[in-house]
Amino acid sequence: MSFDRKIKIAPSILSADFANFGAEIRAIEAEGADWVHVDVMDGHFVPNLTFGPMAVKAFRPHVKTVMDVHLMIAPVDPYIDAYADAGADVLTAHIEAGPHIHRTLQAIRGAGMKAGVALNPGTPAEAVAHLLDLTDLICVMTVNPGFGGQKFIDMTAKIARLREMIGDRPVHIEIDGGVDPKTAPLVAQAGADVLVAGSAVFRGGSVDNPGVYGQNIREIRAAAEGVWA
Ligand SMILES: O=C(CO)[C@@H](O)[C@H](O)COP(=O)(O)O
Repeated sequence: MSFDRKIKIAPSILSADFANFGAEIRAIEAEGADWVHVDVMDGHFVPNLTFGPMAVKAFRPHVKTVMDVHLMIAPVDPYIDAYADAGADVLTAHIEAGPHIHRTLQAIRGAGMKAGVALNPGTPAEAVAHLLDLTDLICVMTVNPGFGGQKFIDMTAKIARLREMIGDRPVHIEIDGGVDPKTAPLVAQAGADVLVAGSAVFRGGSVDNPGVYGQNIREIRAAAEGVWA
C-alpha cells in the first residue's frame, strides 16, 4: 500500500446489502472505489452491532483494493491479531476507546497493518499530538459513530489543524460520516484525502444496477477534486 494524497473514495459497506457482501464489494470496486471501508461495531463502545473478524476474513477475497477496517469497539488490543489474520490493510482504533492508544498503535503496526486513530467529534486535534509518528491515518468523525445516514457535523477547523500538525509526515486524513457531493469539497479543502461514504454511494443502486454506485462515486470525487481546479 503506497502513500499519496490524491482523493480516495472509500465506500462504507455499512450501507450495502447485508445478505450480499461479496457481490457488493466487487460492484463498488468495479465502479471506481479506491478503498473498501468496513465498520466494526460492538454494541458497547457504540450503540450498534455489525460484524467481527470472521466476517471481515470472509470479505477479504473480494477486496482487491485496500481493506480499511474501522474498529468502533472497546477494548481493542485483544482483537488486533484477529483483524491482522482477517486481512485488514488498515486497522483504525478510537482514541476514546482507551486505555493505552500509544500501545495499541504500536501493536497494530507490529501485527503488520497500517495503524489508524479515529477521533470523535468531541475530541480535539491536539489529542493526537504525541501519536503522529505512530499513525498512518487519522480518521476524523463527522458524525457521532454508530450509524450510517446521519447529518454531517462540520469539523473543517479540526481537519485543517491536523493537516498543519502532520506537516510532511505520510499520514492520511480520512473523513467519516455524512460525506456527499455537498460536504466533500469542504473536507477536501481543509486537507482530507480519504473520504468514507456510505449512504451517498449506495443510495439508489444495487448489485443489479451498479452503475448508480459508479455515478455516485464519480460525483463525490469530482466535487472533492473540484476544490483544486
Ligand atoms: O462509521 C460510520 C458510522 O459510525 C460511518 O462509516 C458511516 O457508515 C458512514 O455512513 P454515511 O454517513 O456516509 O451514511
